[in-house]
Amino acid sequence: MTTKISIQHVQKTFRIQRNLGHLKEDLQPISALQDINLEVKQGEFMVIVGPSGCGKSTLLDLLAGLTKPSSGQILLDGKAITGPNLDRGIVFQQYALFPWKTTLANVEFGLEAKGVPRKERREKALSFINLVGLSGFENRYPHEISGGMKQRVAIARSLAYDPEVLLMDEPFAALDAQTRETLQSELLRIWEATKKTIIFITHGIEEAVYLGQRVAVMTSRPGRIKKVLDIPFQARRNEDDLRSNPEFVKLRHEVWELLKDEVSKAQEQEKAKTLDSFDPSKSSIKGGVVNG
Ligand SMILES: Nc1ncnc2c1ncn2[C@@H]1O[C@H](COP(=O)(O)OP(=O)(O)OP(=O)(O)O)[C@@H](O)[C@H]1O
Repeated sequence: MTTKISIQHVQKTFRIQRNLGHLKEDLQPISALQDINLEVKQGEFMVIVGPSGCGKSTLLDLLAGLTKPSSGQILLDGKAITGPNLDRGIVFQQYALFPWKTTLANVEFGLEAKGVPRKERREKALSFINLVGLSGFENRYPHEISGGMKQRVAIARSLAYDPEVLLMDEPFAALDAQTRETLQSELLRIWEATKKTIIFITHGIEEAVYLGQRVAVMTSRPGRIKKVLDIPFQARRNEDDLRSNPEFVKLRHEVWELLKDEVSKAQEQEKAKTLDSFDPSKSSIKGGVVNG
């Protein structure tokens, strides 16, 4: 299978500055990502899992082209990613819908930006609304639909302009457990129907094993890829109760074994950060972040 995305020796360091009136002092830079290497195949469902603060969103921002690596590069179809583009659709944890637009208008938005003629735009939008199971809700505004439905709209909107890759940053984290499970299986159905390459970020182990064909486990900060596991379930959706399948339980345990030390380290880092914020010599750090 062809490589769709190639992440090569990617590092990301954030330079931090402290404001001292008219002077700025450089503080210890934060190394968020260190030597990330990962190949994602065309049509693959790749999940990246890691503890809080390990750099998952930083990596997704780089894939989206919203920021640039401090060193290394990311290739999409062999070409370096240099900025955001409609070849990548993004679904964030927060719904990011236009509150003043209906479901239909939200989904049509990307198509408008792409210059798709009105009639075709409507037909496409309606077919994606149907694909995500929202037929009948075309004229509802975001405040009139549930959180799960909003995420369905966000997915339809991202898919409508036919991106090469769908980037998903903890898209179901804000949903209740039942809605999350429903949307996970819906997402697998949508993935099978559209054959998109998906990179899905989460800190949920079960979610990772349920969704991913492969799961890349990250270390605590600075984030590195600790191991990439194959998840060998062919037809996940046909399995009645995949989560109780002994093989599933074994894989979930394997991911947990890889993650547990990283989670403890991440918690220690969090504690140190909190203590720092009470240290008067460090507490006047304000904004002033410079990307490195
Ligand atoms: N713009 C920035 N300036 C300085 N530090 C940053 C910046 N963005 C992220 N960081 C730091 O880089 C590290 C990685 O952050 P990131 O948000 O990518 O982690 P994450 O794995 O997505 O975390 P979470 O699961 O909690 O969302 C963190 O220590 C964070 O504080």
